[in-house]
Amino acid sequence: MVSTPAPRGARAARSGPRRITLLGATGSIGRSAADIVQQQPERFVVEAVTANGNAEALAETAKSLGARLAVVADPAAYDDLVAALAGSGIEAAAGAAAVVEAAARPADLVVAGLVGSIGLAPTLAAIEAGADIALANKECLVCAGGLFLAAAERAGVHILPVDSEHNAVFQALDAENCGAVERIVLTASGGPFRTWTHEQMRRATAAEALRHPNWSMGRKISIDSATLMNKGLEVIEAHHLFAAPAEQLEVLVHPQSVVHGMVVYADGSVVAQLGAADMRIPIAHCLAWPERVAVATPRLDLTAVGTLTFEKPDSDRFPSLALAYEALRAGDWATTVLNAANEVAVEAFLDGAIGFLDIASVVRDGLDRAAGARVENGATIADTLALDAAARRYAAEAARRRTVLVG
Ligand SMILES: NC(=O)C1=CN([C@@H]2O[C@H](COP(=O)(O)OP(=O)(O)OC[C@H]3O[C@@H](n4cnc5c(N)ncnc54)[C@H](OP(=O)(O)O)[C@@H]3O)[C@@H](O)[C@H]2O)C=CC1
Ligand SMILES: CC(=O)[C@@H](O)[C@H](O)COP(=O)(O)O
Ligand SMILES: [Mn+2]
Repeated sequence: MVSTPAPRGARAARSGPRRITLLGATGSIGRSAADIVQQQPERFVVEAVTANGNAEALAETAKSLGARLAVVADPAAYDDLVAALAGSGIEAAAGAAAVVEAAARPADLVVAGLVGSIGLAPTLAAIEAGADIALANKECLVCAGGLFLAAAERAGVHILPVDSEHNAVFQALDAENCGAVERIVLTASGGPFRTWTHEQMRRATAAEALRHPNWSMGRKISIDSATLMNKGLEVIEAHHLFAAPAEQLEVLVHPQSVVHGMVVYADGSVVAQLGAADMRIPIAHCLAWPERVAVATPRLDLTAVGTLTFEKPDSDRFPSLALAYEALRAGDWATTVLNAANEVAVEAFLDGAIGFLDIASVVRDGLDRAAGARVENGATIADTLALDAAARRYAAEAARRRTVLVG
């Protein structure tokens, strides 16, 4: 039976400001979260902010939010961070272990805004330290969904979905009638190549693939949107968040990105969440949940939008979505491999080493090779990360073979 990741009333009513940590504070999600926090200084206080190497931007964010601690994952950025924080009284640290320690500092809510399975260790540390998670970093669930949610249950914390489609479903899901849910529908914009031919996509450049029609996002998710792998990752994410089998999860292409997700009930009712294409809206929902907060975000003007359209995804031109359904049906090992291979393939495409259509081929090769090696579901996070590492090696080799073909 479908379920909600956080039943209403599960979090005590707010008493005093909520302590927040932002992982990936300099990224697209991190900046949107910082904007919401800044709009409600009496509601939120900031414990820690983290980034990779973007020391100056991180220091600015830390100062404007009044954070206690700022951490860069890249040790080479430490001196710049210390210099940029001079005189502020904000503590500085560097290194991957320091990011994990920052995530584990006492907080009510940690915004998981890292990109890729690299976010797994710090987000798990936050869970184990007892913080609720506002989860944008969907790769945590695609890489290790079962173990991740088991850790959350053990710690008694909530995973609040930031991803716009999942946040929409979270809002549309009636916790008392989960048994009457027939289907969950995630919408997809279709990405920048929705109307492109196969031949046009074969020659697509990174700059073209990064030009999302509706959302302003980081580079990795923008490429995932262009291949429709983003929607595939989101189907797996929804499977974990809402305990829904693949058969209950549907994707509809909706080029306007106004309806973000829908729940279809057994009586024929369809409950949808709509909003402007701005991540500050679902982030504000998660930060204030179970309350609602008044924030300055773009308002949806349906008369300006005029027409809402929906179409079936084209699995011939966009094979990545079908690959994700296949992995979901195959088991946890396969979604771990799918995610890792996709991360490698996207990076290779952004580096100009492989073509756009090669991304799905590299993921296909990674899944086939892992199946041939009879890999098993990870029983622990360490096993899962070992499988993630093996899949990265398979995918890197597959990408190198494609580079030779392309070059
Ligand atoms: N952007 C969006 O609108 C949406 C994003 N998501 C998901 O949210 C997550 C974040 O996406 P997005 O904000 O677009 O990504 P960005 O690339 O914009 O930001 C990534 C953040 O992570 C930091 N980072 C990168 N690598 C490391 C590392 N090795 N160690 C520590 N920190 C690191 C970056 O720091 P630095 O700046 O120093 O490089 C930056 O702060 C992804 O999983 C994405 O799929 C989901 C829905 C919508
Ligand atoms: C904003 C958000 O949640 C993204 O995941 C978005 O959905 C990407 O757009 P696509 O629908 O094109 O994948
Ligand atoms: Mn999304």
